[in-house]
Amino acid sequence: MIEFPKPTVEQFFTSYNINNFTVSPDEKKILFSTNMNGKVNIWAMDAADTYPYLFAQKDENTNFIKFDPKNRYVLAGYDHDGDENYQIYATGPEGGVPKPLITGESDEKYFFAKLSQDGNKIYYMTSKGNESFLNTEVYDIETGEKKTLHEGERGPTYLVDVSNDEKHTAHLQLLANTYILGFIKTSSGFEYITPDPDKVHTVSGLTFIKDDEVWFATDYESEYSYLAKYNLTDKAFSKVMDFGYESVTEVQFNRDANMLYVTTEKGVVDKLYYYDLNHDQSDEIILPFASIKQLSTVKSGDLYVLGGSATEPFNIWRYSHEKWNTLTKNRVLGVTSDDMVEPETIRFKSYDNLEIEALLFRAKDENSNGFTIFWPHGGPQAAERKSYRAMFQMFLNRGYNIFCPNFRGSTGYGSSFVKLVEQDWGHGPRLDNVEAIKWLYNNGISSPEKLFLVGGSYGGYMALLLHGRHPEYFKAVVDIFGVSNLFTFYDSVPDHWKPIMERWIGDPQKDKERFQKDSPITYLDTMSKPMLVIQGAKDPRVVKEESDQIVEKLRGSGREIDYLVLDDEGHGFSKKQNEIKVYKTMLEFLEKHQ
Ligand SMILES: CC(=O)N[C@@H](C)C(=O)N[C@@H](C)C(=O)N[C@@H](C)C(=O)O
Repeated sequence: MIEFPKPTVEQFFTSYNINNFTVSPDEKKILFSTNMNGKVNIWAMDAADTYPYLFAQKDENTNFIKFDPKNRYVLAGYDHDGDENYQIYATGPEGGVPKPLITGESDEKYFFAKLSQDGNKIYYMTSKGNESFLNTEVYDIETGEKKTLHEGERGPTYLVDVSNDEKHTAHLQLLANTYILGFIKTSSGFEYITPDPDKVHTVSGLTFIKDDEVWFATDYESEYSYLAKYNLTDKAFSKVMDFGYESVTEVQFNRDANMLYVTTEKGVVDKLYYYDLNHDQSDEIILPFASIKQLSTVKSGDLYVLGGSATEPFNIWRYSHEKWNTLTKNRVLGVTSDDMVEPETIRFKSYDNLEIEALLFRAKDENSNGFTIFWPHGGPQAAERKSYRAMFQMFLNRGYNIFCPNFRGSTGYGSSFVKLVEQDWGHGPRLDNVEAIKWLYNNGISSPEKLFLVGGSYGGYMALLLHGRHPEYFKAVVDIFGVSNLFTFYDSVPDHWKPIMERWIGDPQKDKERFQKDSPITYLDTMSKPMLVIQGAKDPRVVKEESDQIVEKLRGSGREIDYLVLDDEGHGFSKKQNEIKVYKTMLEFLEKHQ
């Protein structure tokens, strides 16, 4: 019998990101954005033969793709090297080189919102003239004319839907990640859709079901987001349905089928439901994957979903006649999900008895090297979930266990839990991470000589803070674009985050002492372990200055710090060569410090 070698670590570099997709109005073509040829571009698959081909080339990240309902053009939003200044470009129906359509100065943002039913009007938000709160404009494709529809105020404001008769528009106004109001603009003014806009709550998934009625998800006076509606004629808000301990994250309406699709999150997994408006009836649609990145409904009633799980990269799936089929085959070279590691979900009690959920990936016995990577996730109002990370499966293949606690502030555990990180970035969440480390030690999974600390963004901040305050727990540390100084971070975030900052982290003057106490840079003297810092030069969220200052200061005091800067990346690594460079550098660093 021929014996084949075990998968190598390089094989784990061969899956690709599928970021988003769109389906043509006749459902004959699917376009998706992927780094399949090394850089992010739009690829197409024709339903008839499903062979993927390059559709639009710009070698840049996209934040959306959209077909004109009459198939005259395709729109996409591109940034430049990860700077997140997305602007709107168009290509013809057969693709090509995208042409600027709604664009401006390189530091301006143009976020796509919606197309009119006939595809003649493009609704979008722009930072031009209103950097912090954004303005909503509409572009007429026939005349090329632009008109301002709404000037955002108090917080960044996003148009999310337009009624069928185009008389009303629905908007979200972000005052914090946990305080998002929904309102409808009418000819006579605007109306909030929840009873008391002064109460802190969120609205999402806002969609017009009728010209005078919107349905949406909200956690108004509740721990978990539920499905609700607001009627403009009756001025009535009401709950339609709740999903127990699951929070509604997205609501999609299929006008042709008069059907709603609702996604919910519960801890580390997503769920999907339909709600039949004709019969007032709802049920779960069982998913063949654990997490949903994007959901689209089409005229035929079929569903298209970008779904993945811990052991399967994100793929586009179609749900038709109660059956799921995967349309793309994004997989790791020669590796099946059986060769990968499915995480265990564990729970432990934190220092104040709060229950924390965590994912534990145990390297297979035949691969295990006895070391564990401790991974605090980014966000922080996000969570580590059962979705594919090539980096995790690569480390597992090399023998590392990985432990990911969903510390206080994570999403998926109710509204109070997610608020616990607000104005407390460095105390409660840090102590949850400390308890998580103790859990690893107490359960014989790791020890200070066998534990590495790796985190990105807020996770990088937590890695730096834990390094400074608890260096005795770790062998070495990797910080990927982590916040090192709350004062400079506060000043350097994108303009449209500024209205959110006070509720999120606090005020640098009023909370000066806490900012000092919770800034990793305060603990330089105790950052004694070997450290690798990785940063994208164009990162607009955690700017390069955050990494530069900690590296400079530590090097200045004689510490040896490895520093990898990627000149053409932002808050993430989208280009294949860069991703491989990052993974290899991390692997070599951890191996050197075992
Ligand atoms: C709605 C929104 O964009 N809010 C931002 C303030 C936000 O929460 N951004 C996070 C997703 C984010 O990018 N956080 C960084 C620090 C990270 O940890 O990734």
